[in-house]
Amino acid sequence: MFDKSTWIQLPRNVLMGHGVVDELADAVDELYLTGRPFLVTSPTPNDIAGDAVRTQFDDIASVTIETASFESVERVVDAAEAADAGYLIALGGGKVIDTAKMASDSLDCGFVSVPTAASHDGIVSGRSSIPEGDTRHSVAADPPLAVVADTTILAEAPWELTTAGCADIISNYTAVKDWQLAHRLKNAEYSEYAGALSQMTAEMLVDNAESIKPNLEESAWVVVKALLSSGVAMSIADSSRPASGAEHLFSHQLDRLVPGRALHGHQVGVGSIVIEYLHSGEKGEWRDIRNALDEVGAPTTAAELGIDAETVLEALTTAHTIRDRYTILGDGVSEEAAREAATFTGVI
Ligand SMILES: NC(=O)c1ccc[n+]([C@@H]2O[C@H](COP(=O)([O-])OP(=O)(O)OC[C@H]3O[C@@H](n4cnc5c(N)ncnc54)[C@H](O)[C@@H]3O)[C@@H](O)[C@H]2O)c1
Ligand SMILES: O=P(O)(O)OC[C@@H](O)CO
Ligand SMILES: [Zn+2]
Repeated sequence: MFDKSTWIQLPRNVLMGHGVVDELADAVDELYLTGRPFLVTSPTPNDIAGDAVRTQFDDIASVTIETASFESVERVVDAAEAADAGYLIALGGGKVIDTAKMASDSLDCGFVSVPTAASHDGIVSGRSSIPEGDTRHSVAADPPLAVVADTTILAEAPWELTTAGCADIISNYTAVKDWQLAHRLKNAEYSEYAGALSQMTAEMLVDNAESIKPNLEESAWVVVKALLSSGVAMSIADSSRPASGAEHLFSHQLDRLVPGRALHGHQVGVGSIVIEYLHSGEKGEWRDIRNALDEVGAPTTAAELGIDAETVLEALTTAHTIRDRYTILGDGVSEEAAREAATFTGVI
């Protein structure tokens, strides 16, 4: 008997391009939402586009947060309840979007994602990462009802944020390899569609790498399309598996060991070089990953991340413990193996 079923949650409206932040209210109108809009943002995104959002709504309330934490989620929930909010608008980087995503789950209301940086593929995903205890990885959450990604804003953001987004996408190569490995060895559920979409997204970004340059709106367009596509792959899989393998475990461990040292995308990119070496050895595609990162201007070494060699080795040798997700790290790599991989690839 056929008894499979799936529920894929995706945004209803995705607007991207030049000046689309000014169409935010139109995109919201299309969603037939009721109640008061409530803006969740952080100081810099608020300075950049807070007024552009506020002028479009008569009765908007807002809160500014500084970090992604359960305290921030609670603050948003309390403020939104006090303001009798009907829905949330998240304006900012990954931390703001993740906080609003988690808060909208608690409030049982929808939210709209307005990224100010093309720095991560959570802008559209049904995942939220809020650090809790030793946990750094994402958990399931409803995706945004709409995404409004203004390439004018994204192109003016610091270039490193865009290179972080590129690296988050390039890391899909090893994420998909890990997922396939877990499928073969541990019978982990694998989606051909989500795996193929994630891999193709990384390939298309790498094929366009030479056109990804600072201060070019076209570059923001290329990167944000890839981020959307990667987020959709996660929604199809109902898991972050298509975009998160051992390179993400490595990054989550770095977030515990040296919090705030480097951007998420940059960490997973460097992790991806080492993880590809562990997958396929000397002759594997780790040079292609390193070259792709290099071409878009993302870090390829621990030094460029501002992280010392010993911390990298600690993260590599302990990353397997942080989540029940089988990867090439298996039950853990030895320090010698980690050192060999990180040294051979020039990461340390
Ligand atoms: N939920 C998911 O599926 C998912 C996917 C990938 C990453 N993430 C999470 O997202 C976070 C990383 O996001 P991030 O790299 O955007 O970090 P972030 O949100 O901390 O933003 C980095 C900095 O950039 C600033 N910024 C944002 N837009 C700007 C602009 N236009 N101009 C100037 N400064 C600007 C922010 O204020 C912040 O200080 C991590 O916590 C990661 O775990 C989640
Ligand atoms: O589930 P995690 O490992 O947090 O991954 C989510 C996202 O960072 C994928 O790019
Ligand atoms: Zn990521």
